[in-house]
This record gives sequence, C-alpha cells and structure tokens, in this order.
Amino acid sequence: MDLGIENVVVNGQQANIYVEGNKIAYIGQEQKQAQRTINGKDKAAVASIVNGHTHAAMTLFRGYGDDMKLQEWLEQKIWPMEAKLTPEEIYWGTKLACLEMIKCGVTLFNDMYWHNREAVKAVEEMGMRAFISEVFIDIPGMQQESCEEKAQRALDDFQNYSSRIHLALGPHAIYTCEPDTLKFIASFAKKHNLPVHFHLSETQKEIDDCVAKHGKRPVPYLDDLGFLHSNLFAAHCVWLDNEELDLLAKHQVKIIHNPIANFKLAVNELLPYPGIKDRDLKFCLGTDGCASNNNLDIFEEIKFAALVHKWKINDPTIMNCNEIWSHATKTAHEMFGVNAGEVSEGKYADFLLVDLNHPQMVPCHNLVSNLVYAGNGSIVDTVICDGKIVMENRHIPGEEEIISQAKKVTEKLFSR
Ligand SMILES: CSC[C@H]1O[C@@H](n2cnc3c(O)ncnc32)[C@H](O)[C@@H]1O
Ligand SMILES: [Zn+2]
Repeated sequence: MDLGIENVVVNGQQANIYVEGNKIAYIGQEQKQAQRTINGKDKAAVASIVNGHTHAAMTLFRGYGDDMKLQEWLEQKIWPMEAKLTPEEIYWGTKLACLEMIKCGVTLFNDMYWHNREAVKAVEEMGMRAFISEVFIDIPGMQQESCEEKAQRALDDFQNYSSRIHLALGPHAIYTCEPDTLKFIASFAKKHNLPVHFHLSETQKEIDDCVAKHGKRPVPYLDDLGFLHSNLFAAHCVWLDNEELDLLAKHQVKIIHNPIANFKLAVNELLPYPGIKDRDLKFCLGTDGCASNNNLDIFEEIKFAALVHKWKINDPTIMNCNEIWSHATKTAHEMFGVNAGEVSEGKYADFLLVDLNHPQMVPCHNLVSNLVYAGNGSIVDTVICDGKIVMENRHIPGEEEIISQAKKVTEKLFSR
C-alpha cells in the first residue's frame, strides 16, 4: 500500500484506511504494510468538500469593492481592475486560492476566470482537482479571439494536463453573452461532452432586463436557445419562478448555491429550496469569488446555507446537518462526475482528517453536527487528494512563498 491512516474514526468506527495509487483500497481492522503511515488518533476521516462556483484569482481583490450592488461593483470596480491583471498575477492569485481552499478542506473546485493556463499551472502544482473554464464574454475589448477559436484552443490545451484538471466552457451570463455565443457554446459542449459554467438569475435587474430585451424571463429564453442541458452548472439561481424550476428540472440542470455572496451583494432573494427539493434538482455549494464573500472557507457556506433556509421557511428541521453535508460532499462530487465524496473502498482517495481535539469539535455527540454547526476551516488537519497528501498538520509545502508573492503582486497590481 502507498499510504496508511491507522486508528482513525471513519464512518462511525475506529479503523485503518489504506490507499493504493489514487484510490482507497481498504478500510477495516487489518493492519497492512504501507510506504507511509499516518497516526489517525484523535482524528476523523471525512469526505473532502467541493467548491462548486468560484473565481479563484479574485483572492487578490479580497476587501476591494465591498458593499456595492452587483452591476456597479462589476462595472466600476472589478472589471477595470481585471483589465489590468497579468497572467503572473492570476497564477499567484490562484495559488493563494488553492492554499486557502485546501486549508478549508476543499479538494475539487469549479473555477471561472481569465488566463486559464496560469490557473491550471497553479492547480497542478497544488495537487487539487478543478474544472477550469474557458471564459466567453461579449463585451468589446474583453475578448480577442472568436468563440470557435477560443473553444478549440482550450480543447487542444487541455489534452496536455493531468487527469485532475477538466475543461469547462464559461459563458459569463445572459447579460454579457450574445444569443449566438450561447447557442455555439451549447452545441460545442454537447459535441465534446463538456460542462458549461454560467451565472444565472442572480439579480432582479437580470430578470427585468431579460424580459425587456427578449420578452421572456431568463430560463425560457435559454431554453429557446437550446442552452439548457444536464451538463450546465448554473450558479446562483435565486430569482426563479415555478415555470423556470420546471424547465431546469426537465433538463436536469445542476445548481450551485452561493448564499454568502448573494447576501453580501444583497440580491434580495434566496435559492428556492422547497421548489428545488420537490423537483429533485441537484445542487451543491460555492463561495463565489473573494470580492463578494470575502473568503473561500466552504465551512462558512455550509453553515450559512443550513441556517438561512431554516430562517426563510421558519422551520428548524429544514436543511438538517446530514442533508447539507451530503450536498457539499457526496452530491457535489456526483454532480461533477468525480468518483469521490465518501470515504469508502474504490473511491478516489480524496478525504480529510479533521482534528477531534480542536476546541470547536469538543465534545463530539455528533460528528456531522460539529462539522456543519461548530467547525470551520481550521478543524481540517490533513488533506489527501488523488492519493497524495497535499496538507499535513495544517502545513502545505510552499505556503510561505505563496503568501509573500500574493502580497507582492497585489501591491504591484493596485499601484498601476
Ligand atoms: C469571465 S470571468 C468571470 C467574471 O465573473 C465576474 N464575477 C464575479 N462574481 C460575480 C457575480 O456574482 N456575478 C457576476 N459576475 C461575477 C468576475 O469578476 C469575472 O469578471
Ligand atoms: Zn460568480
């Protein structure tokens, strides 16, 4: 065996876990020879978490452009700064994002940002899994190549990356992409079996503008373009009526819930959870970028989601801890087609060792309750992704350099 974690709490029992290659080969009472063995005493092994929607390199914008409405925030603050970003800055911003996500128990994330070659390099080096988008945005000056050239170039590039890196197509939103772009992306995605990563129904303005321009709400508009399909990952989805929920369910669109960013940008609506649950629509959680969150601690997102739906529906039994934990881990990995999300034999060895002696984890009447309601990213001690240890005892190789380079490039960016 390549790696052993001995005497650890796993699925409610004390046991040993052995990893061979990138998979969990054995969980049980037997003790086996392994090249490397970790003592799992006072630790629990739990599935790693997915960040289903983020803009990783926006870590460099943490605390910049706070307390604004979405459209003004994008147009007055974010897009002018993004226009100045260099590939090197994206690289260090993405490394910083990976560092933060690993520290908070994420091994797989779904990213949409500029200069994806640098993002890929950062993710490869950090040992994580990611879906990395080729972005499409029809704003003059923001996109040089044609859609066809961009999509084909991305397809070629991604042949050269490891199996941890997946290509997605990332049209930004209905208000920044022309109908022909959306049609092209849908057909290219279907032809090449690629996921599409999209912002959908985030603000009332988006709905009102769509009705004014196209005579229909966003989801029927997208349906008429042939854009809805089961490999569409739609972030936000807060302003949806019942007809739209029916259409999303008909096409099995996957939904990413980003409640903290929604609250910070005051989009004034919440994911329609009862309608989503009734229709068995699949959803997981995302942090969105660091300029609208302002961190990538997915534990905060999990707790916030569990609380806010209880408040909205006025029912504390809604979104119980097992349910939200499962959305963030098992369902999330299933949605992305990655064979992880549970600590069991045959799954990828993507899991966490959480510290059962962390003050926020003591006492432990119910592990999942502590994970959801008591803990945060700081309870994560060790992270394993694709069979490799990417963090041990909360230390990640190279972290000091990432922090110092992220500070340095941010200073340069904001002084230009
Ligand atoms: C084309 S790269 C991604 C693009 O999206 C911007 N962005 C970040 N957060 C949001 C949000 O909540 N809604 C819409 N767009 C967002 C980001 O700054 C990049 O420009
Ligand atoms: Zn976003």
